[in-house]
Amino acid sequence: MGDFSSLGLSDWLVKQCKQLGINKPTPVQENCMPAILQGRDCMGCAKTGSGKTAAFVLPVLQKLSEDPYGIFCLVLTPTRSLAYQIAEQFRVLGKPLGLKDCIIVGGMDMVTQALELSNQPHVVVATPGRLADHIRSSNTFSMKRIQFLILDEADRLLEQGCTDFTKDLEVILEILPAKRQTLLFSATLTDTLQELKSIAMNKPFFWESKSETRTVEELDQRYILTPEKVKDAYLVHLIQTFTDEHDDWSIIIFTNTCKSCQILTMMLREFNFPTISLHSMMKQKQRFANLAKFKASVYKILIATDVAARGLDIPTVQVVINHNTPGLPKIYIHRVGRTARAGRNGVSITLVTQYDIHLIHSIEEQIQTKLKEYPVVEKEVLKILTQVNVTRRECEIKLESTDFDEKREINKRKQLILEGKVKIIKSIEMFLFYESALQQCCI
Ligand SMILES: Nc1ncnc2c1ncn2[C@@H]1O[C@H](COP(=O)(O)OP(=O)(O)OP(=O)(O)O)[C@@H](O)[C@H]1O
Repeated sequence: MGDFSSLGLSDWLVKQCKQLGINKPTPVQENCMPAILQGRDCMGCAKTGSGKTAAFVLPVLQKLSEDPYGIFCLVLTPTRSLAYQIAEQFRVLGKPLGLKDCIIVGGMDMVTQALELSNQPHVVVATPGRLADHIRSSNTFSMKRIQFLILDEADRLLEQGCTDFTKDLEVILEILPAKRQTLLFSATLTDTLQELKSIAMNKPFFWESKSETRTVEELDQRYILTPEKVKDAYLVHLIQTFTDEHDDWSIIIFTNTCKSCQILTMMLREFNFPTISLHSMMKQKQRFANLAKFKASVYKILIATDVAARGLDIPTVQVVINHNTPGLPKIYIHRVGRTARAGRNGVSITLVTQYDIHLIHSIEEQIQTKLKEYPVVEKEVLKILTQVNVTRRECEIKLESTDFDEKREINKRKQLILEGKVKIIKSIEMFLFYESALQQCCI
């Protein structure tokens, strides 16, 4: 394996990498960076935690330092927290350049974002929905000269899941120059390869890590077979065991709905576990605050929906627990990839009910690895079963007495209104934008 200089990176960037403990390129970096530096489109498919972000951030910074202007690079990513994480990497590695970046995600003030965009930042990191909103409503910025378009978690951006980005992507692609470099990265590119190739038009350089398995060797992948009604008792038992055995541990627990996320958080708190949650019904500021507290180990347990399944890089996470078996192998790969990153060890434990066995089979087939049973002393679990189930029921009743379901309905209605009356809202926002810009001029 060569070093960063031999891949064509300038001394100042090699020095920046060293300061962050990035000394030797990972395979995805070693293979993709020279192609990107040569000006080629690139599609990189490598396992979770293998350094894909730096594989595109470093060449972009090098090219930007040769000819700095804004807006030079646009990065699209499916989740808001991921946008912040990527912008942070640009900021840290690009510090000597005085890099100006701008984050455009939903849930944050639209007027402030519009002002930032009009200030011509070098790099814009965005979620597609909010960026498309800005494009539809404003002509105060141009992306006609961008040199790089990057789709991180590219397969997610192109699939038609519960959040469908394809319409927003169309709006965005329309204002970008045809002559640009397009870079696509993910741990699971292969399912959407054809759609992706049509976005990266210039005979993209394609690199995929050659490995039989699709998850990293350092990850110990386990399962526990449990009846649905005993699931929570297993969860509490597992966490108690980890708490007893480790001092500096962090756990992410994935579950399938916002409500389940909320109930599990309340329940684990009743057992005095330092738990915090992350799901899409929370206000954006709350999501950031919770994530920051988890990263700083103020809370050791994060309960999340799949909004946290992709890309999040939190080195202290040693354990991932799947409270529900993911319906798709791809989701499993990203969820368990929140641990065992950058060569570290990690454990994943999936709670499997009698209804999920076929899902486990298709996961095993895709990742080419057999999950091993996680040993548990069943007697210990049964001892706490009644207490756990009663606590859960109490939490459910408590949640029902709040406006949680009502908020969910309001959120749904808000979404419908936004979709139907988007033009009116945009006009109001533009008015506010001009007013605020005028005020800034006067001060
Ligand atoms: N060459 C390197 N040497 C050591 N650590 C590195 C190197 N490159 C990146 N890292 C670190 O590895 C960690 C994981 O990198 P990154 O988040 O880019 O992974 P990823 O491949 O994008 O994963 P995912 O598919 O989950 O998004 C980060 O903390 C990053 O700083």
